[in-house]
Amino acid sequence: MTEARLRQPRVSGTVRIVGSGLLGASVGLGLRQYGVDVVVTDASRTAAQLAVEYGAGREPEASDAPVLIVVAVPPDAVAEVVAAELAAFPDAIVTDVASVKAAPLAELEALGVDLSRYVGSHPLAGRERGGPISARADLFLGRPWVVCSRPELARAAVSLVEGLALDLGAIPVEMDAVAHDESVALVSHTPQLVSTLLARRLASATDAALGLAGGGVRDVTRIASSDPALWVQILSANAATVASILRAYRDDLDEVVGALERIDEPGSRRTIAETLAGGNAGVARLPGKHGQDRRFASVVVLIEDKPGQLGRLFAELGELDINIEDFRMEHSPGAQIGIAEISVVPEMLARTVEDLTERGWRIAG
Ligand SMILES: NC(=O)C1=CN([C@@H]2O[C@H](COP(=O)(O)OP(=O)(O)OC[C@H]3O[C@@H](n4cnc5c(N)ncnc54)[C@H](O)[C@@H]3O)[C@@H](O)[C@H]2O)C=CC1
Ligand SMILES: O=C(O)C(=O)Cc1ccc(O)cc1
Repeated sequence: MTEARLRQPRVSGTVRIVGSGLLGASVGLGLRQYGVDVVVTDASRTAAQLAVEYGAGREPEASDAPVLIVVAVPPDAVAEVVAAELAAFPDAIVTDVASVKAAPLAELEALGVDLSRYVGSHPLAGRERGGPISARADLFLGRPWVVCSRPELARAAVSLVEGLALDLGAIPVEMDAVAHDESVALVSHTPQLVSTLLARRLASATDAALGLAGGGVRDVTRIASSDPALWVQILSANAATVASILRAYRDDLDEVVGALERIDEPGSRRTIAETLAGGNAGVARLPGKHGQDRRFASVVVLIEDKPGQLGRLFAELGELDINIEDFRMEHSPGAQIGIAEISVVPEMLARTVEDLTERGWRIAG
């Protein structure tokens, strides 16, 4: 896949972004790479100005007629902003990127708004730090982007939002709002709280103990740096589902604590062993790096789902004298992008990323 081929965006016309923080400015930066006309706005003048100055888009003009509006404000504000945008731009499709989908939809329904031009969505891509300063054009590369279909929605409206996801290198996944919220409760919202709860134990640790911290504790506490103001909104909007997963987690925890407290009683060691094996089974089911051979480093390359692309990638790696130690290919139904995960020896990782990027391949972060 060459850069030139990537220069044809699926979304054409003006895209208006409301909320130019991390997500909004990242969408803007990604679309600007294709030359799409992007307008950025924000309730904070500074955030909007920064987004413009970082190249995420331009300031709005009275004559703007956007085809697509991306609402990237905190979850509590989504329904109100979507309703206002639908009313202000009667020809535009409006999407939002909030981390919860059922609550904003229910709020919009309660407002009595005509929702035939509203398609909720959620890119599973983010960072611990918000704001336009943290935005990145490549934030969405290779990541799933849930697009919430509803039976009454026109196919063209859903396709436009899927086109946005594809333009930004993401993989659209259609799901309804309830299935989305249940899924992210398990893979995003509960992990956030578990990471947070563990990191809280570190707050009162001695410097000597913290000085011994290695990769393990860093892996499980990375997302504990997330913004509390945003996360309290996300967790409130998905509270019941997250609570039910945490109850099951608490049951497991009680069992392990009981076994540790009575470690010399018969069965205690078995309980701990079975808990650890259950964890092995769970993590092995995660797609991506977890199931891979840890002797190798992996590079995720996005390839157009067209004949010959994979052959060209392999040939170019050969020309670059880079040996493929292992290989895995992932497809998402309906997406026109394939994800090739190539394993190389760790010493070759930096050169592989650099050389492939130089030749125009897109590498997911
Ligand atoms: N941070 C993350 O990793 C991810 C966040 N999301 C979702 O994206 C949305 C935005 O999150 P971030 O970009 O991280 O937050 P952010 O704090 O970086 O940006 C939000 C922006 O919205 C603006 N804003 C607030 N109320 C507004 C209103 N009524 N009208 C116009 N602008 C308004 C704020 O001034 C701010 O600049 C949230 O709904 C969040 O759930 C989705 C995926 C990942
Ligand atoms: O950094 C990570 O691993 C994340 O999972 C970031 C993230 C945060 C919130 C979302 O709604 C989606 C993704």
